[in-house]
Amino acid sequence: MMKQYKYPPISEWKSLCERPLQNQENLSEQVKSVFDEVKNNGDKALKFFTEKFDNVILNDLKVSEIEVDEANNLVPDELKSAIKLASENIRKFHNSQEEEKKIIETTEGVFCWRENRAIENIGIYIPGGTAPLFSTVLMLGIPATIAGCKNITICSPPDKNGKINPAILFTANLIGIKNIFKVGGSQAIAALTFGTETIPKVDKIFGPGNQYVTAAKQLALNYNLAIDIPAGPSEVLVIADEMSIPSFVAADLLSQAEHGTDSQVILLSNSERIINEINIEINKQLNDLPRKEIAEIALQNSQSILLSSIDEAIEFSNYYAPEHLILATENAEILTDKITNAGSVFLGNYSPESAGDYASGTNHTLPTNGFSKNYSGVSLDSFVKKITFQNITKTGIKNLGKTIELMAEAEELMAHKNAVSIRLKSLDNDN
Ligand SMILES: NC(=O)c1ccc[n+]([C@@H]2O[C@H](COP(=O)([O-])OP(=O)(O)OC[C@H]3O[C@@H](n4cnc5c(N)ncnc54)[C@H](O)[C@@H]3O)[C@@H](O)[C@H]2O)c1
Ligand SMILES: N[C@H](CO)Cc1c[nH]c[nH+]1
Ligand SMILES: [Zn+2]
Repeated sequence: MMKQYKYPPISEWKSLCERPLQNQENLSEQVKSVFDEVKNNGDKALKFFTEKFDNVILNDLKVSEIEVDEANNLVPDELKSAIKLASENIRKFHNSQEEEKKIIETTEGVFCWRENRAIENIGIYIPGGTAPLFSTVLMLGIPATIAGCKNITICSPPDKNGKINPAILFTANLIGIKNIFKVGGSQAIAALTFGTETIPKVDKIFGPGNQYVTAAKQLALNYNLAIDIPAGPSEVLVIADEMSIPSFVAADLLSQAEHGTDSQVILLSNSERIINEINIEINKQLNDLPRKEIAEIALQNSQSILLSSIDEAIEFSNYYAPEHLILATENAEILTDKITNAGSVFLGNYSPESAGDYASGTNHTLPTNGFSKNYSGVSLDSFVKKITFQNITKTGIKNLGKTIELMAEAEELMAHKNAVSIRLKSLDNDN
């Protein structure tokens, strides 16, 4: 059951917002030793850790074309149609993020603009330990292909038969991603960081994952790699009022609790009646869940909090900075302006988080553990660099030259100043 709190003073909010993460020191040490092993022993280390952590003995790390073809026949047609529809919505929403080139004349004769260039080599980590998340292949593969990333490598843990879930392979094939490896956890991230005999080194790593994966991604930063975001264990915060539908709210909370024992769900409300009804509904629905044990442990790490008003609930939510925020309230639309920290927001009684997880079009790879205070969720921009360009005409350097000279001199950088003066003098000589 969720821990219950009533009107906690702000002084207690910090402890209420702590995530149920493992002792990070142990995690970092373990991940660092995996990195060292993979860096020094490549594929051999990958096979060792796959046997150690996944109890699987692998001969080939790379998924073969035969396995992809087999997967195509194993995925039911109805699921293929669902994946295709979801891919259309995700493609539509991410295509809408394409930026038009805008040339700005900042001073007469001074023209500035930006152009996108795809990140060439990217790695996509697809979680697979407790649930084969083929939806994440859509969320990362589609914007990567729209952006024009040349080399896309997928890593995902093998199941107990040494296979990758057929839906993951079908979805990757649908998007045109061929480079797929049966490696998971921190060892996969290490392989993408250093490269091995079979897995290519990449420039940026994307994808959610458990605490080992998330700690590994953050370690990869020390090796000049970029990562998308610290997308760790899933979390959802629901704000409910008298207009909420308890069975819907309970279903949404359980949808994220079932991700993992380290997931966290938070219920905020100004109505004790609603909180009680939602808790009753949680108990009812929990019994029917195949992943009941996982959800129960996640619920023990979670809390429902009675607050004095919806405004106070929004204040608490902004402080917690959830990965997902559901506004299950009357007139949710008028509350959006007050939301300052959240990965993705769902409005009203008919916007379940599952819609964003699978098929509405928004990206489900989102910042967790409070990182929605300073990170956005993955978008088309995550897969490009934005390069600025400028083209200054003779008129432009004449108009801006004196300004630059004065500033360079004031910073005592006389070579900077001279790089302008030399041009101005040549223009004077031309006249
Ligand atoms: N934030 C997001 O956008 C987002 C999206 C989807 C899923 N998620 C989260 O991703 C996570 C998926 O976790 P998962 O475990 O199912 O799959 P995973 O693929 O992230 O991790 C499984 C791998 O972890 C490694 N591992 C397992 N136990 C280990 C240990 N004791 N030491 C070292 N390595 C170990 C194994 O190699 C295994 O293959 C969940 O927590 C879910 O909430 C987050
Ligand atoms: N809710 C997850 C993000 O935390 C994404 C997901 C994928 N599949 C199901 N859910
Ligand atoms: Zn989910």
